[in-house]
Amino acid sequence: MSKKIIAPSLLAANFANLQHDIEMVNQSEADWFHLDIMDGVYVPNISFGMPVVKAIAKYAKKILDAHLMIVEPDRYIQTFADLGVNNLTVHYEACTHLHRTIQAIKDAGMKAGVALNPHTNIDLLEDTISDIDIVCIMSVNPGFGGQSFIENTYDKVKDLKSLIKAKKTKTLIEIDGGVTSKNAKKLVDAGADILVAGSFIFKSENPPQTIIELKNTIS
Ligand SMILES: O=C(CO)[C@@H](O)[C@H](O)COP(=O)(O)O
Ligand SMILES: [Co+2]
Repeated sequence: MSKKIIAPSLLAANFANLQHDIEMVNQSEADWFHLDIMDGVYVPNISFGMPVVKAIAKYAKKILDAHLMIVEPDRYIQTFADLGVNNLTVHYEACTHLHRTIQAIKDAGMKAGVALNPHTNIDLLEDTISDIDIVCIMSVNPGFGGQSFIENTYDKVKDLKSLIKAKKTKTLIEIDGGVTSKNAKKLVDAGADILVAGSFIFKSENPPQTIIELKNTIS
């Protein structure tokens, strides 16, 4: 079985001492940094933008996995590449010309990710899955950390895994929202490769230990 990836979401970190939490992730067993960019239009919340991503990139020593919850993401693809982002995920629902957007992300030297809202069916990716590096299945409605996991996600992961197998692609499956040590194993068993976790890690008493707990649950 290939190595599973844990991606702590800095949305749940202490913004008044971000460097401390970045160093915690650097030193931990976690694999990636997950950065949630929200514009207050695509989702009803504003998180952080370019100056903060730049500051994070300066200290982070692991893969930067940026999740854009913004309208017209094409406008900022080159900017995120210049900031050192490795994986750039856009929302299916926010892209008028998804295929073009995916190509633009790859042309800028990043891995291309596509996120699906809970209401968006996996079948809609049938014509683009071969071009996508990462599909991010939202297991909550995007916009906020700390929400409850939507149980229907397991079936979506299985559907996506079947599509990936049928199309013989190497696309990775990422799950984002409400991930804990209670649902992690079931998600990996269903086919998930990457687990994003915000509140479960950063609101715990001992975040590095919680990361180890998550890793042990899925290995
Ligand atoms: O993209 C999002 C929310 O829109 C996520 O990345 C959250 O930040 C995950 O937080 P938790 O649900 O794990 O608290
Ligand atoms: Co996210």
